[in-house]
Amino acid sequence: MNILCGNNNIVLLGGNGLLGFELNQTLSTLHRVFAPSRADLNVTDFTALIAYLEKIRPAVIVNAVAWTDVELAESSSVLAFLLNAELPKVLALYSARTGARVIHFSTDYVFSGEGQQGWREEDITEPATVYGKSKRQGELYIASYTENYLIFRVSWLYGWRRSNFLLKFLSLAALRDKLSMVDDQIGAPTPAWAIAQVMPSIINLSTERCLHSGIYHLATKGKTSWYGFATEILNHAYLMGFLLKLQADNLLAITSDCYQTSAARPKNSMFNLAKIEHDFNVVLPDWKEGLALTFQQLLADERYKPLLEKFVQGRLN
Ligand SMILES: NC(=O)C1=CN([C@@H]2O[C@H](COP(=O)(O)OP(=O)(O)OC[C@H]3O[C@@H](n4cnc5c(N)ncnc54)[C@H](OP(=O)(O)O)[C@@H]3O)[C@@H](O)[C@H]2O)C=CC1
Ligand SMILES: Cc1cn([C@H]2C[C@H](O)[C@@H](COP(=O)(O)OP(=O)(O)O[C@H]3O[C@@H](C)C(=O)[C@@H](O)[C@H]3O)O2)c(=O)[nH]c1=O
Repeated sequence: MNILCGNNNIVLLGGNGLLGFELNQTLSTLHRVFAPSRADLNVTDFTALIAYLEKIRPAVIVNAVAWTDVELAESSSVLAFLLNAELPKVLALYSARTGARVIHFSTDYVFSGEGQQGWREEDITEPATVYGKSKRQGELYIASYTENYLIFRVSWLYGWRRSNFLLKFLSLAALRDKLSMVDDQIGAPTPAWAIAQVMPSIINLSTERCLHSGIYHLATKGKTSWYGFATEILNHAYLMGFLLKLQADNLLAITSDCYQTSAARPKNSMFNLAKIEHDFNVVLPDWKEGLALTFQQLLADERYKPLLEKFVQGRLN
């Protein structure tokens, strides 16, 4: 179905990333998706990027490129800002010139993490890390340079590809018989596939309802800590027969000050989801259900068979 006024072309940047890969699957069902790999197009070569966009003339640019290594960003701020702020700026300027819509992703790490309430879109941002600051700058550039954008702040993404908490934790649990996990940072772990699943209808609806621009919070329902998330991952892993050194009793809940990091993560990463529910009628599952479905995918999806075999044979390192 072509809902983009005759031009069905979408350029997806970062199509091999954790989220981008899933977006490529769902968007390709409705649109003609051009997803250049890094080898095809280094997006920090802005001249090459613009030339690529001029060639495809997309109705929509979906930007899933980012610098996502929160720790390393502290010592690589130039690169983090290049990808997370300057790239969105270039895309926004292109959008203003051509009318292409920019769909961009941001993060819970733009907030200070204070308080107990779910963050609303209009709440004051106060990022504490280079990653969070660079992502906020990207949001600001987009909002100031184009009138045709949607920014989705998502949180605690995970999946069976790339570097993310689910795979990181399982690899550690396979190797170590004792682990400490912070229990005072609260958020909503969100499978990348769940974000990708709702994007086609959001893009369609935003066009139909002329919802041209805005920031939206998008995550699973409910809340937990990293410790709570890890505990639930362990439950599923045991049920599926993963060979792990870590026994549940030896997963220890700790406070953030006992876990030294270069970048201080927010304590409260909860989103208020009322705006996206109202404007797009979008509700993601509860985080526990999202995790259960993700484990089911591991069993059901042929592509993950080698990974599943590694888990049950304890070859995770
Ligand atoms: N991961 C998370 O927990 C969260 C992520 N987000 C946001 O969601 C979005 C997607 O993140 P996520 O999927 O985790 O990101 P990933 O780190 O998994 O993927 C980033 C993508 O960017 C590509 N990329 C990086 N540099 C370049 C370059 N110079 N030229 C071309 N491509 C490049 C990578 O290419 P290659 O495949 O070649 O490496 C990769 O495909 C980001 O905006 C992020 O800030 C928000 C909250 C949580
Ligand atoms: C691996 C590990 C982490 N932790 C803590 C450190 C940190 O506070 C928390 C999460 O750790 P990670 O480094 O995996 O997560 P982190 O990279 O900070 O995850 C973030 O990524 C960026 C891209 C986002 O936008 C965020 O929404 C969020 O998903 O868990 C432990 O306490 N014990 C452990 O063994």
